[in-house]
Amino acid sequence: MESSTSTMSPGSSKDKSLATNSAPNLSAMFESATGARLTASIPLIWKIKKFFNIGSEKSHKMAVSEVKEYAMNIVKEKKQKLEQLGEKESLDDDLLSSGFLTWYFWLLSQHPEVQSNVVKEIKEHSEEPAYEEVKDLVYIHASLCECMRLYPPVPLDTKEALNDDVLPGGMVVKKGMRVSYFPYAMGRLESLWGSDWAEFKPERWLQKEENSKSWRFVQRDSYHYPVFQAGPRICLGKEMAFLQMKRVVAGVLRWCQRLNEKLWNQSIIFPT
Ligand code: HEM
Repeated sequence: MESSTSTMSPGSSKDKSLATNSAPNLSAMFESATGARLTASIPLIWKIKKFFNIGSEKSHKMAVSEVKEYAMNIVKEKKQKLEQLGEKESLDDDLLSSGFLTWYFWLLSQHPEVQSNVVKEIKEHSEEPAYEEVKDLVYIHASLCECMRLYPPVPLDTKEALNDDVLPGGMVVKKGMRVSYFPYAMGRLESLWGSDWAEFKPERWLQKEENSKSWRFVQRDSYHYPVFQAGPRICLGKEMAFLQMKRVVAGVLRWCQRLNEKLWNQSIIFPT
């Protein structure tokens, strides 16, 4: 994403088309849009502030509408481009995968050894890998899973009980109660991932085949890794998401590699 030194405070009337070309204050607005509710411990307080549109709820509302407008401009622009090309495509779920890829490329920039394994795997496959070939990109698959463990695109999810119920662990849930699960915290639990839970290690998802010495992906229980939810309401687009993400990763890194070879004739350099 291109960055800019220009500023646009929430609610400013600066040229709205700017939003599609640059990301002024976006991270600050995003932080404000997501942070307030996650850290609010007493719902009654933010509900009152929301009702009167005051304090943190007022700035929260402005930040949400700025982020929404920024995202909608990108979606609108992309839809227009697709229409011009005569293509029809849904973009809604793509936003989850594309937002997450920012974390992925950042993590690659911090871990050159993972980056070179990813590039090596890309080079071993054709430029436009077909479906079967994309499935073969096991190291990239593992690195994506590892990145989503640390930075899940849906970090917190809440459900409301339609009726009285009892959870498998014995906890009683009354009708109307809200129950949350927290993939962000679960991905960082030592009891689930070991003492090296803080490390970005795609290898924890891989096993070396005895004979061929190639990598094999080891699936984790989705109740331990509920990044796509688990059970009957698991994400229906999971496979599609991996397919898209792997193709984007391969495309972007090939492009960077070519660019770097042309400019400096050396391996990929990411800005840090
Ligand atoms: C990295 C990308 C993605 C992640 C992390 C993700 C995660 C999730 C999660 C956590 C849920 C459960 C939401 C809830 O019940 O509250 C969900 C549901 C769903 N997702 Fe995804 N998703 C991703 C991409 C996609 C894509 C690309 C598609 C479509 C092609 C898709 C289609 C769906 C559908 C249809 C459901 C509803 C399933 C149901 O309720 O039975 N997702 N996803």
